[in-house]
Amino acid sequence: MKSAFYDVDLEKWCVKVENTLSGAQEMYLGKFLVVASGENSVGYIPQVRGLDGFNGQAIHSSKYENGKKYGGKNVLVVDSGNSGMEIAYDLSNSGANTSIVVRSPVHVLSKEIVFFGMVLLKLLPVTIVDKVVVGLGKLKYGNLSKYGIQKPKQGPFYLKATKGRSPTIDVGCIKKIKTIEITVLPSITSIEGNLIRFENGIYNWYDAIIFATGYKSSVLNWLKDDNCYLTTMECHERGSHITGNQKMVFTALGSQAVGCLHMMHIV
Ligand SMILES: NC(=O)C1=CN([C@@H]2O[C@H](COP(=O)(O)OP(=O)(O)OC[C@H]3O[C@@H](n4cnc5c(N)ncnc54)[C@H](OP(=O)(O)O)[C@@H]3O)[C@@H](O)[C@H]2O)C=CC1
Ligand SMILES: O=C(O)C(=O)Cc1c[nH]c2ccccc12
Repeated sequence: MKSAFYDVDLEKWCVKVENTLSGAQEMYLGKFLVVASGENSVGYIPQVRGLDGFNGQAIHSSKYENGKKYGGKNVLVVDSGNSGMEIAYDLSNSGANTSIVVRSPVHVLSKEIVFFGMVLLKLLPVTIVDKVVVGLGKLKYGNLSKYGIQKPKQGPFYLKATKGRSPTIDVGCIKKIKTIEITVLPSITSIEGNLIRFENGIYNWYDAIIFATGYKSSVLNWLKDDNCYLTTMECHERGSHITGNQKMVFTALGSQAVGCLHMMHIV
């Protein structure tokens, strides 16, 4: 499938495809379009001032294989989601001199605490479960703010349910942060050659940057939305959603309209 768009005059969806056997371009028209291909995403690397001129290796976390080639190197991991914390831990175990950017508040929990929280969720409301798991997290890890890791105001399960944001499930990175084997840094302000500057004024020399900065939906790469049916929609909660013009119904399994679009049709 190459692209899909809604033709307002025909009142039909037009789907352009390429026949992979013959190579011919074909067009299909239909009143309804159901997307059942799952949602594909592409690795997201933010635009950082000077990144183009970085003299080392800069890759997205999805391209990271293991820490072997980073032994003895200065490596910066951006940021503190699950990919970032796991990769930082792996790099440090491989002998890399590892730093991690932590830009926003993040809940840090163990997999046992998350499991316990999931069991509790069957019995108790999310507000109570969040209080219990945050308390258990504090017992296990202590106050991490002195290490540069702040806690979000809202609870971990509330954030997971409403924003799709996962708590970071610690695999050993926190212990290394506490023993200063891994250095925590705030956001990058600029890159000059191999020198990276941070918001707190600190600057260091790095051989490599691993951007564990998440993924962006690739839906809009093929879904042509010239009429902005999608992009003008407000983010909505899980479930069906009818747009203002009553022409399009979204059944989004995720919590963000465009980012987590799974199925839609014209009514
Ligand atoms: N073991 C497991 O269960 C694992 C699960 N996963 C899951 O896979 C999914 C994807 O995870 P992941 O790849 O970590 O991506 P995430 O989207 O979860 O995390 C991306 C991180 O990058 C930060 N970020 C985004 N943009 C920037 C920027 N411009 N500058 C600095 N930081 C930025 C985000 O912070 P901010 O909040 O500030 O935007 C966030 O901390 C998640 O659901 C995760 O939980 C991943 C790995 C292992
Ligand atoms: O896949 C993810 O996003 C995870 O980090 C694991 C996960 C799935 N569902 C959850 C609910 C609460 C905390 C973590 C997870």
